[in-house]
Amino acid sequence: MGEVNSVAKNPLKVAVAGLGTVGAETVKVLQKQANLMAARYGRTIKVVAVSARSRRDRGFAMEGIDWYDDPVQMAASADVDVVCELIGGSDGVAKAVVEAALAAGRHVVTANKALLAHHGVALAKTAESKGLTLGFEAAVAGGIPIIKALREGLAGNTISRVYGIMNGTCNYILTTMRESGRDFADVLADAQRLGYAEADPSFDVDGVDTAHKLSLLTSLAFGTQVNFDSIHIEGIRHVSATDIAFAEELGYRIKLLGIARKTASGGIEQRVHPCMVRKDEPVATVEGVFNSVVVEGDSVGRSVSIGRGAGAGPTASAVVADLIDIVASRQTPTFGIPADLLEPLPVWSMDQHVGAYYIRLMVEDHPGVFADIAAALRDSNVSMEAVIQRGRSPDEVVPVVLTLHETEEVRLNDALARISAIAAVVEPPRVIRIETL
Ligand SMILES: NC(=O)c1ccc[n+]([C@@H]2O[C@H](COP(=O)([O-])OP(=O)(O)OC[C@H]3O[C@@H](n4cnc5c(N)ncnc54)[C@H](O)[C@@H]3O)[C@@H](O)[C@H]2O)c1
Ligand SMILES: N[C@@H](CCO)C(=O)O
Ligand code: NA
Repeated sequence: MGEVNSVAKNPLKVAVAGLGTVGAETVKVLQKQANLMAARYGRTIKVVAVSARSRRDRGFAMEGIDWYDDPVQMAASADVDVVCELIGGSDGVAKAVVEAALAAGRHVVTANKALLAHHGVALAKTAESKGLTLGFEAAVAGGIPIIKALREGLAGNTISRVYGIMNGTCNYILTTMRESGRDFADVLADAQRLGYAEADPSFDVDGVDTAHKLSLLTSLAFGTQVNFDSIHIEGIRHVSATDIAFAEELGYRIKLLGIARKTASGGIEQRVHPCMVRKDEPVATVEGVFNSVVVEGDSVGRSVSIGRGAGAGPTASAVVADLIDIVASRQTPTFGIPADLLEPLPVWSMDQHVGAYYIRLMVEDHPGVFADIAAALRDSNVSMEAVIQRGRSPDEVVPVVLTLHETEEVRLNDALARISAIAAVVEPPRVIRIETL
């Protein structure tokens, strides 16, 4: 222990901005693991400054830790090596904290995917120009070390596709709705209570959080500049218990996936939307708050990672991993290659997407309606794979489910416009893409 005590005199000094779910747990993990760090890396990692909105007991010892009311002032002036930004938000105080820390020559570790999705390349350029680390393992898929995997472990591959379940809140909601039949709003409240949801949970359920994360994985996988604005985004608000039950019957699970893929023409398709995936696919079996990221590379083939994607422990685990890279003097460019060398992303529009589809219609059940639907598909040159119709009583509104063979999305949209115009179709069609993985 003598050696541990001597290295403890020269700790890596850390400031933590934000002491919510992630920030408070990060301090606790660092305090708990101090001896382990010293033994493994020859130095401890010590939190010496913190800042949050309110000054209250958060379950860790404040001895030796300075309190700052203003996190930006802390980032600029505290005597630290690293600033952890665990506040959140794509602009405002979080961005000011990161900029102040880099300007003052401190490494930065952040869990903030929103900030990096919008300003990641500029911040990476600043950090790299000063020889500083900008670590963000906690920002994508929580405790799964997917940033390190793409940046280092899989770096020898040409990657063709990266996809996965990247929002714990949505996966928790979809799983719980299927297993218990409970309401969307009720299950979302659970996810908020468990510390999974974003400050604004619409970011989770509307697919924005998944898109923030996907934009970062795309950059790492394909060597392109982060391009959040070109992502096609749909969330899970419209996924109903009826659709979940039909998916089950058809042999699928519904998952909110983020998918980035290099197309044959050299574009990069980036999309986030609910998908029906066959029940025997690895991602279909990933339930609750767990995330899964699948990377397809030319040498490695398919590599599947699974782990908890949100919550205090898993996220703090990832923040600490970035701090360990700093204490161990392991430094790689933020997005795998120097930020100055990242290519602009060749954008690919969703109209060009080709895939299979599930369509659920609510129709008045009287003679001739189905013939009208079939005619609409024929006129749009779209080919039907299967149909399920329920209910028998005349003029009752019943669900009709169609699955379509692979077709271009423009043709699907044409067919949907024709179907919506049929008087007996009483609700807008619900569409879920069937994803072949
Ligand atoms: N909760 C998760 O599971 C999770 C997982 C991965 C990433 N993240 C990301 O981690 C970050 C933090 O998330 P969280 O869940 O811990 O949030 P949180 O709301 O629990 O905590 C935010 C903290 O920031 C502090 N804060 C807010 N504004 C401040 C200001 N102006 N000055 C000083 N402090 C301020 C708050 O007091 C609070 O302590 C976000 O970027 C989030 O996207 C969260
Ligand atoms: N709100 C996010 C936190 C993890 O980034 C989620 O539910 O996955
Ligand atoms: Na991660």
